[in-house]
Amino acid sequence: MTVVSVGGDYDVVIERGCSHRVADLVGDGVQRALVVHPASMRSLGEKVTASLRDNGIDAYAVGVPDAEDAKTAAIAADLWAFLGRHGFTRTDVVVGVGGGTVTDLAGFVAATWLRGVPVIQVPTTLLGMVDAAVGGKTGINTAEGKNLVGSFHPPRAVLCDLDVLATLPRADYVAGMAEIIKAGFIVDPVILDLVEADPEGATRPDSPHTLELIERAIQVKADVVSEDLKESSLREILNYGHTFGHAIEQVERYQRRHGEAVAIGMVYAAELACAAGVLARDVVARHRDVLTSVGLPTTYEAGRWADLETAMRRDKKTRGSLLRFVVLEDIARPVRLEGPTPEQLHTAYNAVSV
Ligand SMILES: NC(=O)c1ccc[n+]([C@@H]2O[C@H](COP(=O)([O-])OP(=O)(O)OC[C@H]3O[C@@H](n4cnc5c(N)ncnc54)[C@H](O)[C@@H]3O)[C@@H](O)[C@H]2O)c1
Ligand SMILES: O=C(O)C(=O)C[C@@H](O)[C@H](O)[C@H](O)COP(=O)(O)O
Ligand SMILES: [Zn+2]
Repeated sequence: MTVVSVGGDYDVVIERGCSHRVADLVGDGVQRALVVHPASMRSLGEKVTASLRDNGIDAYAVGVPDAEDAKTAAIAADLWAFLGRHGFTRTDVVVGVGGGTVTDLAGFVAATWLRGVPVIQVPTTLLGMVDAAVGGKTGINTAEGKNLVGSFHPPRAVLCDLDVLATLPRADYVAGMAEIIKAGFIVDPVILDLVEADPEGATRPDSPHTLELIERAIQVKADVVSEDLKESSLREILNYGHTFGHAIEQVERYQRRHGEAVAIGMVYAAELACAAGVLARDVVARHRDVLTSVGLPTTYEAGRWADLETAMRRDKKTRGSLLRFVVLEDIARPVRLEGPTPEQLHTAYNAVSV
């Protein structure tokens, strides 16, 4: 078992089979628990619910729609109604069992119910384990864009049960690698070395490097969020590749996996940094090489600039009319690029578009 402490506030437990430990972690005085899960994780959701009941807690499993369809105001409202009907109080708990979409939703519902009740996250995708479930960023989408409504609400605990990755479709596993590779580019280059040493292994949950990749990415996230929970500055580096990536997701009406969009977004950010004279060409090439080596996309359709730019202006890093990007000066040296010129933005778009 590995435990990563997030600033001493809560632990991320990484261990095969640890999802059965939710009941040990809910804390004293909890009478009710809402276990939120997607259809793909119904069996685990029900198992977690049963173990809570065995411990004398009135636990309820509630299924939500798959993927981004879960992250809507309507689904959050259904869950608030459920909590209200079942008399959930501030000493009760929400448990998210699923991928990043479910942990974002469950975290948001916990953050807003009675202005905040505890949440325990049981991420079941690679992306959920290394990124979404850790750090307390919660939220839902609106018609206008990605994660536009949300709150910072750290979990009480995060349980990464590596056994559950066995059923995750390969494309979803690979999508999670985008956030691991992101952690490599912004902070921890050993991650890039590990992926480059065995790219095929990096696409499988049973490779010799799986545990180390997961631990390193979680450590990067834990270190950053424990220094800057509310994204006043440092935390923005975790948004590397997300300005363009989130715009792709919105333009594609959330039919494209988050990790795939972020992979393209990182190449866009690297090309932008290169166009602005900040980043060397060989580091841009390393982005394409490492992402391609695990099967992630690095290009996007030409002719979509107007829609993408409109979506990028709604990015949370934007200030007034000033677009702001996280870019690299070098590997593990993230900086902000504020107000890139239209020429730089277009040069980068031309470089990623096909
Ligand atoms: N809050 C944050 O800090 C943060 C960080 C990164 C990403 N996110 C969010 O996370 C979301 C993406 O998360 P994701 O990539 O996990 O996608 P997801 O939640 O849509 O899960 C991907 C797919 O895998 C299925 N699934 C989940 N676990 C499974 C398992 N063990 N076996 C079989 N199928 C399984 C799901 O039902 C879904 O179809 C995005 O909405 C993104 O915005 C949030
Ligand atoms: O934790 C963070 O901070 C991140 O930016 C991590 C991202 O991987 C994640 O996708 C996050 O949800 C994006 O946040 P947003 O503020 O751009 O909506
Ligand atoms: Zn992300």
